[in-house]
Amino acid sequence: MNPDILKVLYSREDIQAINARLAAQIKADYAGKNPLVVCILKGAILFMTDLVREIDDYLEIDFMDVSSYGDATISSGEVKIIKDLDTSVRGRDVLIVEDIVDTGRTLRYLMDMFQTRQANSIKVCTLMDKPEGRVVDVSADYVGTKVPNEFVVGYGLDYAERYRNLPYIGVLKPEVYAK
Ligand SMILES: O=P(O)(O)OC[C@H]1O[C@H](OP(=O)(O)OP(=O)(O)O)[C@H](O)[C@@H]1O
Ligand code: HPA
Repeated sequence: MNPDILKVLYSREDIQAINARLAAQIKADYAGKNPLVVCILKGAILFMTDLVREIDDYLEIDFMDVSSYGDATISSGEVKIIKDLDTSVRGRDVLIVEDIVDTGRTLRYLMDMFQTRQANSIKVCTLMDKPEGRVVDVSADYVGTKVPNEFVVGYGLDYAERYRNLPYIGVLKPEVYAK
């Protein structure tokens, strides 16, 4: 295990089981709909690619890169668009795929934007939900698992761009970011 990890919360196998459950729900709910699956970079990249591989139906994927944490463990409060979608969401059934909903600011920002852009429907699938972190009232339609109010990394999630490649999700040792 990476020495900066305090404890593993979800193993590779745990994550696989969560993804299979979420994919089955999404497949049933979007049958015949060709949804636009929007991966929120960078954190959701591993999750989204594993999730869509579990769904053998028509869907399209696009990517949006937004950032509000930079190299910190606390949200700056400002959501910045680094890369916008290539696809128009107008009239589309949009499924936002996130790795984690913490303060809820990123999700609120995206949902408001897709609403303004006249999506037909907007739903959210998040691998993790951290309800104790919430400062904005927002919730996901599909939730993989709830996590405690600790800083988690791995499987796409970073601290200062590190740890995204870990195949598991773990709590980062506080001394790593308190230095
Ligand atoms: O609910 P919130 O408090 O807004 O936090 C959730 C967002 O924070 C992280 O992104 P980040 O801004 O760190 O960018 P990254 O995905 O590129 O690491 C994460 O991937 C979510 O998109
Ligand atoms: O706990 C977290 N870990 C990594 N990135 C995050 N972005 C919001 N919360 C987190």
